[in-house]
Amino acid sequence: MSNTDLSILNEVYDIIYDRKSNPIEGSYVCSLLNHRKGINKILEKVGEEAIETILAVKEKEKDQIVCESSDLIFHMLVMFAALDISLEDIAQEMRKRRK
Ligand SMILES: N=c1c2ncn([C@@H]3O[C@H](COP(=O)(O)OP(=O)(O)OP(=O)(O)O)[C@@H](O)[C@H]3O)c2ncn1[C@@H]1O[C@H](COP(=O)(O)O)[C@@H](O)[C@H]1O
Repeated sequence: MSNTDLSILNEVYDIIYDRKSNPIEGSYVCSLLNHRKGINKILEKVGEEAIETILAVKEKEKDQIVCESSDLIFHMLVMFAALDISLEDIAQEMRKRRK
């Protein structure tokens, strides 16, 4: 369990980050990064997915919790990329807190 390979997070983050400089027609990530509402659209999605995750937990539906949590994490990755925050920034902060 503790040795779970989380490289998919890096892979998806790299794809998202690449969309900033190499926009692709029909890309959902580009539609968020270039939205007329700016960062507010991404924040709306993060808030929406956080609420959907909470509701799934309340329903005690494991598959739904995993699905909504994946949506939440994905939208957080988009938020980090939009703000030029790397996963290394997050990892460093987590390492500092480790007891
Ligand atoms: N991991 C994801 C991922 N998870 C969820 N989603 C999208 O996030 C959206 C979830 O929002 P909702 O459930 O609210 O669905 P919605 O009603 O369509 O959304 P809105 O109209 O409210 O914006 C859906 O459109 C999903 O398709 C994702 N879209 C993309 N990725 C990854 O991002 C990469 C780049 O995607 P594109 O930029 O689209 O090529 C892909 O290769 C994937 O690896």
